Amino acid sequence: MSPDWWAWVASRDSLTARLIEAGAGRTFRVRLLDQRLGRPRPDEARALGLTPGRLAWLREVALCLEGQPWVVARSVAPLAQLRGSRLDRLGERSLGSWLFRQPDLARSPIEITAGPAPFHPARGPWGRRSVFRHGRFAVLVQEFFLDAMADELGLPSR
Ligand SMILES: C=C(O[C@@H]1C=C(C(=O)O)C=C[C@H]1O)C(=O)O
Repeated sequence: MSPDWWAWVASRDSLTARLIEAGAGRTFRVRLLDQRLGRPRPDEARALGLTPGRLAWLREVALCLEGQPWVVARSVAPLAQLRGSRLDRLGERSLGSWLFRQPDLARSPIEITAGPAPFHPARGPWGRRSVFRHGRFAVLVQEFFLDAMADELGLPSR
């Protein structure tokens, strides 16, 4: 991986904040693509230590600059710990802006893939995922960086 992409893929602070900064005045928007209760994929259940087949809170968004998706993200939260977190009221506000306000937030090591997003047709160089925990609440956040972001920021292809 190029050092330029490593700086994005390995970053452990808020991607929302980084995108806004890199956007340098471009309008940032979280476009909500899907939000519902559903069954996580087997690899998602495994990453969260969830019993396969259990329902979870699923959210898919595109993180857009000037209306163009730079990152697509899918988040999965087990239902058991969801009560009280009010995630269903997030709408088009960034999950990251809520998460990073939690004082006891812990983040797992970041796993990286060169494979495509399994939930979205847009193509890009890298994907990553990690689990955020605060108290008993857990959410798996999977983010795929898109070619449009590389083009706009003059990043190498990988
Ligand atoms: C975890 C973050 O939140 C981002 C915002 C998301 C959302 O609103 O659903 C999802 C994943 C992230 O790309 C972050 O900003 O780092």
